[in-house]
Amino acid sequence: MANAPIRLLIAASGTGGHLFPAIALAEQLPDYQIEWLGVPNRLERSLVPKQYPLNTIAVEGFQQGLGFSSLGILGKLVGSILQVRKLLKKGNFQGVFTTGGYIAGPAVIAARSLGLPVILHESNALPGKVTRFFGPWCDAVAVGFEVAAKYLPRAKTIYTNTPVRSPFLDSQIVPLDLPIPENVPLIVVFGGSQGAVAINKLVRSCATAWFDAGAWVVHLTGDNDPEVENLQHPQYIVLPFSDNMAGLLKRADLAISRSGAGSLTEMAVCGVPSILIPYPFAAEDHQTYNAEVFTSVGAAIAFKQSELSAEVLQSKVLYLLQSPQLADMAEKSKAIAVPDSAAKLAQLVRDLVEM
Ligand SMILES: CC(=O)N[C@H]1[C@@H](OP(=O)(O)OP(=O)(O)OC[C@H]2O[C@@H](n3ccc(=O)[nH]c3=O)[C@H](O)[C@@H]2O)O[C@H](CO)[C@@H](O)[C@@H]1O
Repeated sequence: MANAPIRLLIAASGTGGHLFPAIALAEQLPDYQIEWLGVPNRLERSLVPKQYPLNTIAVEGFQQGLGFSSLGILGKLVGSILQVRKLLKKGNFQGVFTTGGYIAGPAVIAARSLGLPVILHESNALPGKVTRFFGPWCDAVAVGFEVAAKYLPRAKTIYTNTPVRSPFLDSQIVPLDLPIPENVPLIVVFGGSQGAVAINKLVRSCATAWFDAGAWVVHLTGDNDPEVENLQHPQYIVLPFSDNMAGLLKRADLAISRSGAGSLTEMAVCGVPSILIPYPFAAEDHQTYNAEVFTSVGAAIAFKQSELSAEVLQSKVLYLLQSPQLADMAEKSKAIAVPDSAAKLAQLVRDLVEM
């Protein structure tokens, strides 16, 4: 009789940065039976059920200090641990994989209390608080950037880089359903999975000079920008979100972006040079740490949002478009990619769950 498939619970919730690496891992485990753990009202609701059964729990983060609302959250945490325990037992799961964030707390505690293996993947250069706290409880913490290990001295860390979804790894060009001529320079502007209104505003105020220099711009604005219609030009394509980031980044000559770990990893895999503007309000300024990994090897140029004017951005892009520095940055970006990250992470999961 053939062995029953391994059952794995993936706890990944919130934004693209937490969900896409987990989806990339799941793609590498086609022989596993995978179910998802998330919350009712985040991106997993629309992304996950197409492929995997989604189980939801109510869980939130603690704000500073312990007030009445924190006590309520603590109550929910205890409740969610019990829910996850029940799910793990009833579903006969053999292991848990998580990408950190609030969902990881109950998932790690519930799994450990049942003696199940837990693998956590942390994509940021400065690991999040949940990873720093729960990392030592996990059988392994896979890190997206080598530097992250130094913030996790008590965890069993292993460097795998961050997995990207399969279209990024296909050698074939993913066709772009956009009317962009073949030989024009393309700038892709995006602000993580949710868009960045501040970057949108800056780009709109300097893009005309880039069009005059022959460049085209694909601008992914997110859906919270009330001014998206303020710029219109034949060389300017504006979309709230793209489902074909692999196609776009493989075609891009330059990206202007936040420095979320997922975006950076994908830019490296596609060999895209970038201008990075870390999100200034990210927890513990972790996007600045991410950006440093890329600027320190010459793959990107970073600006603090508060110090970046439209004039500086405009002239930096014009300079790069006609400078050999752009090709050099592209090479350096490609050089730090780890295209087999998803396969490495999947092997780590197999080693620990099937032990
Ligand atoms: C504000 C904030 O705290 N953001 C965090 C969040 O980022 P967030 O989820 O915004 O960003 P990431 O840069 O990690 O990932 C963005 C993902 O969204 C995808 N995408 C984006 C735009 C689009 O139109 N289509 C599309 O598919 C990208 O291809 C990428 O896979 O989680 C990351 C991983 O923990 C962190 O590094 C980021 O700092």
